[in-house]
Amino acid sequence: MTTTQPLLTARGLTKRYGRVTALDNADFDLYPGEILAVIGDNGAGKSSLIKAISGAVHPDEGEIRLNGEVINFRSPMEARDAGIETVYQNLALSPALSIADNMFLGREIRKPGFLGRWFRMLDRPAMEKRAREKLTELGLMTIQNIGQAVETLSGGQRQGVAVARAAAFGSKVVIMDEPTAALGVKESRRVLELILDVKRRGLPIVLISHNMPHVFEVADRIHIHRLGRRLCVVDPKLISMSDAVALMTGAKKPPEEALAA
Ligand SMILES: Nc1ncnc2c1ncn2[C@@H]1O[C@H](COP(=O)(O)OP(=O)(O)OP(=O)(O)O)[C@@H](O)[C@H]1O
Repeated sequence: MTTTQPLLTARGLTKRYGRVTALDNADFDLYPGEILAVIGDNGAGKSSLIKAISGAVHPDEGEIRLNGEVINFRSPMEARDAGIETVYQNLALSPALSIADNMFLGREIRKPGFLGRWFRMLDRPAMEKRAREKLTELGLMTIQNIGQAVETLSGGQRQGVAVARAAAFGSKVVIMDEPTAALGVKESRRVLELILDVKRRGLPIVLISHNMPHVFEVADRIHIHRLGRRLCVVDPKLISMSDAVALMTGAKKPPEEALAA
């Protein structure tokens, strides 16, 4: 995997909020087809890193490249246009709209010119069908009524809709910020299965999570973020969960033998 070129890279990302330095010269590499977990203590800068990559915040310094080309997203929509789909911790769903509308909402925003054409091509039943297929894949079709408003769903079900949307539309990279945090055991399992399924379809995934068993179950490599920057990248097959946590918190120094390229 590491013999190929990374698909998405960041070098020297810095982001300051007043006196807080959320990102401090952070690096990042995502390789084709991998699941890269990003772990770190609260406030380590994981969300800031992902927001910089997905166009939600503008880094003060640093460079991001997709397929070797420097990118400068001015908004999450531009990142989505480039094929980077993100499921944010605080979900970007519209509560009053239906499940199917939410699944396609991002597309409307994404390409206004193109959208008209798209909506003429894809009639409502087709959109509902696709939304239904995605949710069935996630095992979420026990509930709905695809026309049901999202505000009537449980937190876990809403998360499922957001994950299904990202998986359905991400064409280059899918980023998930704590996708299982609000979910019960069964729903978490479905989301993990979906993550593996997205990987099987060849898409790389960035998974931010505090859930170590989930991280160790699905990740190919683990990016450990500490104090605003990448401390190291480790191979989950070569390190224990407790050692990964010790690295995160600064209790241990990165061991040479567990480092992933
Ligand atoms: N919009 C903002 N305004 C001010 N400070 C911010 C903002 N966003 C993040 N920060 C600060 O930047 C630092 C990094 O935050 P960030 O959310 O990136 O960390 P995190 O690793 O994702 O944390 P957590 O695991 O708790 O979600 C924190 O000290 C946070 O308070």
